[in-house]
Amino acid sequence: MTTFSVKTYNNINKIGLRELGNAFQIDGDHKDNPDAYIIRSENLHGTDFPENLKAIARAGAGTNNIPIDEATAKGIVVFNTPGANANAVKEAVIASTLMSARDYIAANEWVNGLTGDDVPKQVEAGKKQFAGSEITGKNFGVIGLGAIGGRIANDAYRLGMHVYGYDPYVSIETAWNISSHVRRVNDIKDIFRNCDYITIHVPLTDETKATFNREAFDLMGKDVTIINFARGELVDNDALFDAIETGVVKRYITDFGTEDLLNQENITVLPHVGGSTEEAELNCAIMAGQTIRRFMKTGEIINSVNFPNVKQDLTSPFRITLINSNVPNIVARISTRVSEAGINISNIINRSKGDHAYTLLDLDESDEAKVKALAAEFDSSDNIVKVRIIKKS
Ligand SMILES: NC(=O)c1ccc[n+]([C@@H]2O[C@H](COP(=O)([O-])OP(=O)(O)OC[C@H]3O[C@@H](n4cnc5c(N)ncnc54)[C@H](O)[C@@H]3O)[C@@H](O)[C@H]2O)c1
Ligand SMILES: O=C(O)[C@H](O)COP(=O)(O)O
Repeated sequence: MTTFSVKTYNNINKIGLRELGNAFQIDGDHKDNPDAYIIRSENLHGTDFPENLKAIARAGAGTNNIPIDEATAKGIVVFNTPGANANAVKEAVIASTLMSARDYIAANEWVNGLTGDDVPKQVEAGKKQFAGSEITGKNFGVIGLGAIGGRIANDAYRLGMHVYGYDPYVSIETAWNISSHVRRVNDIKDIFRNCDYITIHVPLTDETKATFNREAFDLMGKDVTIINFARGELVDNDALFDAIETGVVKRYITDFGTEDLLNQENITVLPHVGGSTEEAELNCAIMAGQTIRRFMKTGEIINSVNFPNVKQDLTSPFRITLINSNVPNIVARISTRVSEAGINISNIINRSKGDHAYTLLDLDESDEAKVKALAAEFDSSDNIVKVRIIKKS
């Protein structure tokens, strides 16, 4: 049986990893030069990719910890696990919304500091400082209506809030699941101007970095709660501190701690635990395991962030997979080479994404030596980045 090697980083759920099956060795002898990585938040920027690496599965949503362009140029397919931890983050955000309304953390700290036989009396005398507000009827803004934001928007509406959503790139599939009661706005400024609570669920990109900047805070009213379980860099912290000082922001709740945010009265920092539930960690590991297994055994790509989805049943004795530059006429050149090798193509599929493309080339040929010679020829050709041979099992 072919054995593939996988190196894991961070705490990947072991039960989920069973999805890889028997043909995979996990963190074994080849872990320094594996076929695939399964990772969570490990920062791969500034690290070298091992020669043999073909795939990286991010057991989670955000892939900003992976140098995607570098991986693409080297023909390494990067996957994530869309939606696998979305419910966990949704619950964390709903809890944060309620905690901001009632400030239970400060209330609990205050009660714990009381002493003496008359604690009940002190409680009744002092509780007025912790009178909160209710979320029902308040305006709630969701920036990013994907797997997480869409779920939150629906549940905030069910909790009686007036929900505004902003996402210029929302997929049709996701949009179908969003309640018609969520008011979609085309200008993010409408979220800043109207909402008492604003939560953000977008990937960190050059476009989204510092979404919460001075201009954004200047548009807000008073006592706004900002919830950030997406990435720390989406908020300009200096602008945030000024917005807290002037009463624009009542509370900032974030999953991403930096030293300047710690131990501040109006800021609650959590240790990046939005997706850290038993259920979400299992879901992510299962999906990552299934994705890597499928890619290594069949060459099919599902849920990649840098290559297109490509599915095709393997019915021929051999398949060659090619990662190639997206240049004109390449499919014709590939087909010509195959026919020059005297091999018949039983199926070919080529899909592109940006500067690169992926080809599955199924061959009506049982002679392994002939297939290997053809693959070697592709390997030394211009515009072909990575070549693999897959034998039908
Ligand atoms: N705290 C945690 O543990 C945790 C867990 C999961 C995800 N995350 C973070 O949350 C992010 C979102 O996760 P998701 O699962 O919802 O991803 P997703 O891909 O399902 O949704 C992201 C949404 O953001 C939208 N978007 C992109 N650019 C935008 C922009 N400029 N303005 C508005 N919307 C924009 C997209 O159209 C998409 O609908 C991840 O990228 C990750 O950084 C954090
Ligand atoms: O993008 C994600 O999925 C989250 O930030 C979760 O990160 P983690 O896997 O390190 O908990």
